[in-house]
Amino acid sequence: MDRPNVVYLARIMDTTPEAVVQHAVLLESKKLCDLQKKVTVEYRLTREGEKYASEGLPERVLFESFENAIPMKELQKHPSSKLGIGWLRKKGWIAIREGIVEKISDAPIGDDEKALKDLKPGVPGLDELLKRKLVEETETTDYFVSITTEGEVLVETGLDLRMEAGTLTSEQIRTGEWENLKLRRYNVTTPPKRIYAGKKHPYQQLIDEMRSVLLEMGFTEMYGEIVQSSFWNFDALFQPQDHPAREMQDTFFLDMEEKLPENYEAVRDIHEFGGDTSSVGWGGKWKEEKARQCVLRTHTTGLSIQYLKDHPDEPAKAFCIGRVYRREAIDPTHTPEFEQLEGIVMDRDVSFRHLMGFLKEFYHRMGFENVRFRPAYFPYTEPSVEPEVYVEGLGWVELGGAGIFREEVTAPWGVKYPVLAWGLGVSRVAMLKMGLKDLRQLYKSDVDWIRNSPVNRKEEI
Ligand SMILES: N[C@@H](Cc1ccccc1)C(=O)O
Repeated sequence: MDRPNVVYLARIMDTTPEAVVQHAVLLESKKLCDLQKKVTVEYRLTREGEKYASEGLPERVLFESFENAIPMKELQKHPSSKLGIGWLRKKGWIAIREGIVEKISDAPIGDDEKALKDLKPGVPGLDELLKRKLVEETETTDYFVSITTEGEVLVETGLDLRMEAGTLTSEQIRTGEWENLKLRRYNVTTPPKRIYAGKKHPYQQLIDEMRSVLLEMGFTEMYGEIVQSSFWNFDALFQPQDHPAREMQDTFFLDMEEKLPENYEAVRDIHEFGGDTSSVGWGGKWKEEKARQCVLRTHTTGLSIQYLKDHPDEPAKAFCIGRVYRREAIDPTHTPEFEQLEGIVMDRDVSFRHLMGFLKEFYHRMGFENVRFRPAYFPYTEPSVEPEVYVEGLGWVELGGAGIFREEVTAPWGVKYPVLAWGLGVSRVAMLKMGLKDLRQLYKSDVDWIRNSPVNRKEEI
């Protein structure tokens, strides 16, 4: 036998295969033997797979249970209908018209069915069966050991067969016996097995870093519900009731209503004619029903105004990091759920310059050196800007909106001082900091990516 496997070696050496591999690795590092690893992948039917291998797939059984057409209600009584109907449709074997299931194919035997009967690595249809969990994959690893020429020479010239001591006992040290022992050398060049310790998700690490930057800058955190009335999400922010962002295609509306708060009339008056501010409002009639309608918050700015309503007098520095929802088609840079970092500063003499200062400082602390501002428009701020950061290779990247709350927004709640406000994209920052091309990476459970993402040392794990 030229290449015995470790199981055989373990048996004749009266030890375990693991111990044989361990010694073979040592011998290999001294070039005395060759160690070969062989991984075998095997496929096995699962219990469900075995059942179908003998009875046929549920869609096949179901297909054969009726002639050309059958009422859906009847078909649903069949024991295979639960799984079968979906597959019949997926495979294009049936059409359903007005409650009648009709055959539209002669249902040729598919690769999946062939593979079920004759399971071999690489056969077409195997992937399908794996996905349906009718087949499972098992991997076995075997090691083969063979002696090298150097090894043979050593055997011929005579081996020093004294036991090697891997650890010393206190007895051996005390009696001085250790001096006569053959000590096993450490091999410090063998890379150890990589251990993946538990850690926070990289995106959560970044969110926590942002949170601690803001806390360090003296902000307090504010919290709020994900479900908001249109009143707080839009109306209180002087967003007209016919604003395009309030359309069905942009916002997730819920079949729920919420009572309007005390003093909502002030907001109504502002919309209709400007109330007792210098504004002339949007004109037209402001509808209470529209304001009561609940939405999944489309931004976190609704929380800022509620915070101001609760704290109208004292100066404030508050922030919130939270998830928001918009009806976006999913692509590499858009998801219907994402995070925003909202912030407000209210104080006696704060101005636009302070706003730019706060944002610059925040981005500097997050590691972006170059920050600039472009003029923008939001119904609730004046002036309004969009902060941008410079990223090597990408250029200037827009990161959200900011401005000073308009009188129409603050007046109904008796807010006395100017309010600086911003809402920044968090996942955008994550993409830039982690060099991601696809935003979706942040939201899927890609264990390899999570394992290999570095731990953010600024944050405790
Ligand atoms: N709410 C705005 C951002 C913003 C917040 C506060 C002031 C100005 C702009 C958005 O979602 O894009």
